[in-house]
Amino acid sequence: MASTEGIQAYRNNMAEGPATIMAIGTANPPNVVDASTFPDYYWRVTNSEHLSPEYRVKLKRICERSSIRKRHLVLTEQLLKENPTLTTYVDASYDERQSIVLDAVPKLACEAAAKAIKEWGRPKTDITHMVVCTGAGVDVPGVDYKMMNLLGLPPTVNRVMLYNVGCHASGTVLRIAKDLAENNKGARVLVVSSEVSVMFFRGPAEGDVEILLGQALFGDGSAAIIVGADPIEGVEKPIFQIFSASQMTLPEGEHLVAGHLRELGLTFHLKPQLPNTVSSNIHKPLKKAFEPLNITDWNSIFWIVHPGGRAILDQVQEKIGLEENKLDVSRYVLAENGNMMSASVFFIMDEMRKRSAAQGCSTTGEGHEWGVLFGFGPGLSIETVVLHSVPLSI
Ligand SMILES: CC(=O)CC(=O)SCCNC(=O)CCNC(=O)[C@H](O)C(C)(C)COP(=O)(O)OP(=O)(O)OC[C@H]1O[C@@H](n2cnc3c(N)ncnc32)[C@H](O)[C@@H]1OP(=O)(O)O
Repeated sequence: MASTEGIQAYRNNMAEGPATIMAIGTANPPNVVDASTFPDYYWRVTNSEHLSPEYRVKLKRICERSSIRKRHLVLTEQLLKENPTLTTYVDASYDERQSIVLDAVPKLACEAAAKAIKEWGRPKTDITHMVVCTGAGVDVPGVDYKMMNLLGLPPTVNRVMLYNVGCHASGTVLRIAKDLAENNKGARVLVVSSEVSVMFFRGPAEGDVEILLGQALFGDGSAAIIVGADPIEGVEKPIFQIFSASQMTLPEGEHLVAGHLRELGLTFHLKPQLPNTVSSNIHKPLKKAFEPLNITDWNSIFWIVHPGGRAILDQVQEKIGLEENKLDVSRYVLAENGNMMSASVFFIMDEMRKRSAAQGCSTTGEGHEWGVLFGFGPGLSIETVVLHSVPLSI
């Protein structure tokens, strides 16, 4: 018969403190595409010289207005030459895309994870859980399984794999990681987002502007973080604590952003009303998330906002009444990488803590105590994560 003490210990499995981010690692593919030369490059590799100059100029305008300087892409010109069906508008190309991403997504994910594990400072065998998300390459066993083997994680690691959630998956994986860390004493969760745009690179077709947006805005990147509660003093260094994490769905925005997986790859749909709908609706989750803290001055907190596009950041800044520099780090990550879907906010988090230290700020959150992380994606889904910064020794 099981002992009463044993049952009690099993029930008292909760950690004492909040889920804490203890390390961050990021990785991009080495191939870089410059926004200023992308229109010419894209027209050349997709053999689109027969299309109208006006249509090409539109892509140029989108690139210029995007405020993106460069992006890292798995798809090199050589890979596109080897897989010509990826460069047309409608050719069946799912198999070719799969064969590229099944290799690229776990590889990039492992590069980011190895950096996070190194910073964490504990043996990788101490990882108890994994939560992995990607929008590319549905397969079983999945990226989580491949990563477990590539990284040499113990076979006892508890894995969660999320495919095709959307750009807001960053908030989703943080929500899951928080619950795992706080409800399983001693848990150490490797959280990974690995995003590549291979599934939706396609050639243009006169009149289709959404496809131009998809080609101009998205970039590839992976990010990994380690989450756990009650950091071991002198070994594990807290970066941010996860105070709360919640999701809100805006059914009226369902038609504004979507992706459909077909034989030709992932077709992307982005409606012009998206920046306005996102920015007009974040007050509600923002107020709700900060009610327990009695915070209503949105300039008194730090901001990590999914950089879906320049217009989204502009309109969030304007509608919330944020000061000029509030979204600087989100804008910087957009400029240097494009929209890396769910990985973007982790890059912003990493950049923010590094800048905060370099600039002599008193906390990892630009000197502020509290901050918000917003993930946006299809649904329309809004993930709101309240972060607590950590003091930096000055
Ligand atoms: C929900 C999420 O956030 C999840 C995601 O990450 S999904 C990706 C979300 N991102 C977006 O939807 C992009 C948001 N849009 C932007 O950032 C900006 O509109 C942009 C960078 C694309 C262009 O900048 P801008 O200041 O609006 O420039 P603007 O000159 O008005 O637009 C350029 C052209 O693109 C067109 N355009 C912009 N958005 C469009 C859209 N969604 N559909 C069709 N056309 C569009 C404009 O009509 C304009 O066409 P003309 O040149 O013929 O006038």
